[in-house]
Amino acid sequence: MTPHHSSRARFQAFPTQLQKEHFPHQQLFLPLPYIISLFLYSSPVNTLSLKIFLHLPLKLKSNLSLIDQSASQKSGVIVGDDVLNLFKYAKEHKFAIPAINVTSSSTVVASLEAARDAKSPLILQMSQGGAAYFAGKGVSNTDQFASISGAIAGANYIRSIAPAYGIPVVLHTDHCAKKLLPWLDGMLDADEKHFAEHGEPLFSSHMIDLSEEDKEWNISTTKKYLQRAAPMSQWLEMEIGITGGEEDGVDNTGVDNSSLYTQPEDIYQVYEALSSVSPYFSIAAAFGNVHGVYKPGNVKLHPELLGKHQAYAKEKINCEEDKPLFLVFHGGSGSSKEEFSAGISHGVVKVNLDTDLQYAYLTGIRDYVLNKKDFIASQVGNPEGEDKPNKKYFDPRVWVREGEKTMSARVKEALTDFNTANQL
Ligand SMILES: O=C(CO)COP(=O)(O)O
Ligand SMILES: O=C[C@H](O)COP(=O)(O)O
Ligand SMILES: [Zn+2]
Ligand SMILES: [Zn+2]
Repeated sequence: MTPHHSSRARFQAFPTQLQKEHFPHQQLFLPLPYIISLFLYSSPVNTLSLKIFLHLPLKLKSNLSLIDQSASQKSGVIVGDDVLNLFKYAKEHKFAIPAINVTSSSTVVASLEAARDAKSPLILQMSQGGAAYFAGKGVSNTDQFASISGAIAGANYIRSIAPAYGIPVVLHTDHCAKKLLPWLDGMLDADEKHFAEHGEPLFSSHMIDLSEEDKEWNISTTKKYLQRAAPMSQWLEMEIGITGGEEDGVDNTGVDNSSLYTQPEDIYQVYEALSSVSPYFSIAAAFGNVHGVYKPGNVKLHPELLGKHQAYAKEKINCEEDKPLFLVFHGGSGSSKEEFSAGISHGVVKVNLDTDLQYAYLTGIRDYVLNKKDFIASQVGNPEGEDKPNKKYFDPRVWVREGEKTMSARVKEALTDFNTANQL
């Protein structure tokens, strides 16, 4: 057995072991959370139908089989307990999974290639704007039509191609502020339809980001969405405290500095509200995070605050576990390896990376265009002869591929920095 195979075997074993250790009640009384959640469905956001209720026996069967899945079934999009167990495994083994913002099949395959080569799990996510881009910029986004259709198209594409790369992939959507909730509603409709047909949601997880709203409303509304996701064992990431910079087209560069650092009491309030519904959630707590890359010194990250949040939550919950929270690091671009490592040591299991990868994708194409400018100025004629055809230089499979290579190399760097490489 090669070292790779033995570590792979360890990874495959963890779901069953962790399931027994941490969620024995789910093995013995699996229907209980579903039945409880059904009683909790009094919220206006819930549109869960009797169809899902009737579908429960199938879901329970598929849930059990997920826990016992073999090596080959672990490749491709994972859902439910596999996601939970992957994050638990990451927390215990001190690594975080990069969440890459994808906008096209090209950026999807560039990311998958890196994760396959680095023997790593991966998270692929679409923002509301990225999802609309997947649909095509020419499609109207009235009532989130393009963002919903594009997210569904992207999800189906990722679901189809991810198994070819032989790694587990978490299929996620990014942010989603209050005004974009119809986008999330549309995707949840698609999840419930997929669940009714296949026993699992279309997406592994979503994010909801009501961090700019009143705290009580943020938490209570997020809880309602988790109540809708829970019967599908679907993960929900939420944000409390604000990520600076720009997201979903909203400029947060001028927000009050104190909102960039979440307080431990607020995080515990989130934990208390959400853990009463489901264990499938994570918190993007702000510790100075900013989207985008700016001049040095602009961002002051304090990942050590996350350690304080974990300690506060542990004391309040009175649990054995030192790090009861699953934390998410937004605005990964431009951060140092030390900042990542500090966050990961305090229970960060997911790091969002976008801007650095946008730039990395560009550099391959930019350099190609600059180096080959005399071969792409016209269809025919280059320095080797005025009649020479240039088709092999301007074929998008050649120059777009150059962007994929540089993006892939940057994803690999992140996999090393987050200690994700060789975890499979
Ligand atoms: O947080 C992010 C996406 O939600 C990505 O942030 P960066 O663009 O700063 O990497
Ligand atoms: O929110 C941050 C991500 O980088 C997504 O950005 P976007 O809204 O420009 O797609
Ligand atoms: Zn936000
Ligand atoms: Zn973000």
